[in-house]
Amino acid sequence: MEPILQLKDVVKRYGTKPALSGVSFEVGPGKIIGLLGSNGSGKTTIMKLAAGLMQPTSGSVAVCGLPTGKYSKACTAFMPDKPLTESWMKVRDAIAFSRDLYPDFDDAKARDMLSFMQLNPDDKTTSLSKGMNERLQLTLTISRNAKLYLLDEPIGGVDPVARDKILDAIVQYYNEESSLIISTHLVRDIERIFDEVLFIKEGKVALHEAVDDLRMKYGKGVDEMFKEVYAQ
Ligand SMILES: Nc1ncnc2c1ncn2[C@@H]1O[C@H](COP(=O)(O)OP(=O)(O)OP(=O)(O)O)[C@@H](O)[C@H]1O
Repeated sequence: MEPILQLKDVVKRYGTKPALSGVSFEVGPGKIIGLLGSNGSGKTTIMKLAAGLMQPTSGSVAVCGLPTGKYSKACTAFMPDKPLTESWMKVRDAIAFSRDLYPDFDDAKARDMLSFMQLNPDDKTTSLSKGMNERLQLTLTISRNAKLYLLDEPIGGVDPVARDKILDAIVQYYNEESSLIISTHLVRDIERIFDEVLFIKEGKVALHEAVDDLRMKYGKGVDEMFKEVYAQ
């Protein structure tokens, strides 16, 4: 089966500063991947490369078999770690903007998600709290019927009680034949939805395993394994 996302020997430098060195991995369809690592390890850089927002210094990045570019952007839904909405927008304007921009935007899904996320279409986006803004960005991203979903630190501002419900919504609403990559520091809170984990350490892949294999091979859960790898 063709991978949804494939990185081959990817090197990325910002000027002379190396961010990724020799990163290779594949993500198959129908998988939820936890992209984990300490500060500055290279997670956002991987997200931006996969989203086609920048190109690698060397190596290749492909989505659905094609190099990242116009086609891949059309089938990739990216939620960055900073809001994408403009200051004049109400929630309904942000929805309309995404609908106009993306042919795969699913209005019915957006309506369901808005109500699930307890977002009022008449609220100004500038009046939303950090957590409510994350709910809006998630709604905009997951309402697309994309092949690849990229969520960079999606629920850091959401209160712990709501986190579980929002995770359930992500799993319920994303397109199941596609792949979903979530970068996060909230390993313990989110690990239950991961099929696979990818640990990035100092710009390299330190571990890429199915969560079930992790338990079988090492007898450890994701959080425990994470602490072990990053303590070294
Ligand atoms: N625009 C940039 N210019 C120069 N260096 C950058 C730039 N963006 C990232 N870097 C550097 O690249 C490395 C990887 O950064 P990246 O943002 O990908 O890490 P991260 O794992 O997402 O970190 P965090 O968990 O803190 O968000 C870091 O050393 C960072 O300082």
